[in-house]
Amino acid sequence: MKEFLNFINGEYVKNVSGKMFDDINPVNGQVIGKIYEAGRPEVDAAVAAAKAALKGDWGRISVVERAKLLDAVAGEINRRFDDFLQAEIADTGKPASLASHIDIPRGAANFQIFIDTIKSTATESFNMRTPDGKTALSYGVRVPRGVIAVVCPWNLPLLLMTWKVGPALACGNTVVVKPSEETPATATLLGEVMNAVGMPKGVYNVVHGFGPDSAGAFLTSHPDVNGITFTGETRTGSAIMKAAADGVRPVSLEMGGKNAAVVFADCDFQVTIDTLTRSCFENAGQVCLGTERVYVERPIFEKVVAALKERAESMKPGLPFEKDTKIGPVISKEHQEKVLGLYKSAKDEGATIVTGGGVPDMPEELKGGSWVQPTIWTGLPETATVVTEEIFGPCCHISPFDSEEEVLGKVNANRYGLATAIFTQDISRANRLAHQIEVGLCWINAWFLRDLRTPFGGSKQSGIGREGGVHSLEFYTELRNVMVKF
Ligand SMILES: NC(=O)c1ccc[n+]([C@@H]2O[C@H](COP(=O)([O-])OP(=O)(O)OC[C@H]3O[C@@H](n4cnc5c(N)ncnc54)[C@H](O)[C@@H]3O)[C@@H](O)[C@H]2O)c1
Ligand SMILES: O=S(=O)(O)c1ccc(CO)cc1
Repeated sequence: MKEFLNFINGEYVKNVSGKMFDDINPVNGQVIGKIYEAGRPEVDAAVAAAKAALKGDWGRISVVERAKLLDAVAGEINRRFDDFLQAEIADTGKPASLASHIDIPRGAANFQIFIDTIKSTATESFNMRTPDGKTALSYGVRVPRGVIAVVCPWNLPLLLMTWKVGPALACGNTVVVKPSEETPATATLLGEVMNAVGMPKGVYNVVHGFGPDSAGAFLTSHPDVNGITFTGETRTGSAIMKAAADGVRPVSLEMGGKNAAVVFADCDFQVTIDTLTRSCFENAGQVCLGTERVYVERPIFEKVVAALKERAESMKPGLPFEKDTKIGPVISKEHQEKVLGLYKSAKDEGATIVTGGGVPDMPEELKGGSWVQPTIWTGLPETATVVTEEIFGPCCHISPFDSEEEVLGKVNANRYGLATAIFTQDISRANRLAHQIEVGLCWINAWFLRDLRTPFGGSKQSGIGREGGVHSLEFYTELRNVMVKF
């Protein structure tokens, strides 16, 4: 049985309380590890180590030396690719084909991309005449914020954690990471990588545990934390924002969504169906950018429903390393219950169940896993629970529309505003809509296509702030103005 320890000041440590909790494999429900929960003493030690590291070697090295270390981190993740893959898959049950193409390579890339950003981003400068006829030059310098708390979810554990740790370290900060209690493995393993490349002690720290009354709350309310970056549910983000208000710490929040896709009759049908199959069902629907509402122009409504039904039914659930596995379980029994509860509410509210709606029939040895069927509904009003609430499962509701104005109103009538995908050959119309849809990210004839130099984040209750490229520098540094008179 594996043991997951906290990683503090370059060392793996247990805890003073002796409290441990289980790491469960969602494929079969078996306990695969024990996690040492960090209490206040461990969180205090991690924050103190991170604070001290700012004053040590890490705080003194040049950007070029920092970049070399981050490049080495990326290299070491790639060298230990299989270890990261096994760790991520054991925690999440996701297909190896998916994790080896997205989660692990992006885990490494997140350390490299921000090296370029930090090296190539200039600060402004201005010249002016002073009243006594001399000259004054003002220029900006970016300084690290300090100790950054990084609070992470379970859906893309390594990818989403490094998406924040990469830029935070590139900017010269130190971090204390609180991975999801469901997925402790890759954040823990990254500690070994940091030591292997010679990262100074205390720069990267990990504390395990839950949210309220546990490591998450202790960390986000810690007075020596200088900024908090969070990905997860909107309700949690709201609690973290309250904690951050004490001490007036800045927050960057990436939160929930109820993303729509808009399909016009003139779309490239094959591209649309291929893309919707991914956006609705990939990672068992547990992608914050995933589509849960599909609006289809009436002339092709039936055709889209039939094609997507066929694709949903071809998504074979199974073991992560089996070649024909197309979908894994959802993360936990608790999440399975939530998703199945929402499947039931769709039925109770009068949905037509096009496909799915329950638990797939799995072989005996996998019956203890948290499996759910890819599911499609039609026929619900816009007020139905599964049309308004985030499910975070492999499912979507499909409804017809007759005009651009109508579909725009429906897409925007939601408290979330993370992402939308529009499918049409009419690029003018697509752009017109993209400018009016209230989201942080809008794809046209694509989904989850990312250029990491671009801003990522949500509108409305999906988030506060943007990360990616120079936008990450806005959060992870403070801009200081220096004025010199001569
Ligand atoms: N917008 C995005 O980029 C994005 C990306 C991925 C996931 N998500 C969202 O994440 C959710 C799924 O992830 P989840 O279930 O892990 O989210 P969650 O909010 O339950 O947990 C996220 C993290 O917050 C911690 N936490 C919980 N309560 C806390 C508290 N009071 N104080 C401090 N920390 C606390 C958890 O332990 C975990 O590490 C979905 O809503 C999804 O949309 C958003
Ligand atoms: O910007 S990305 O790092 O690519 C990214 C991908 C997915 C999500 C949501 O699950 C967040 C950020």
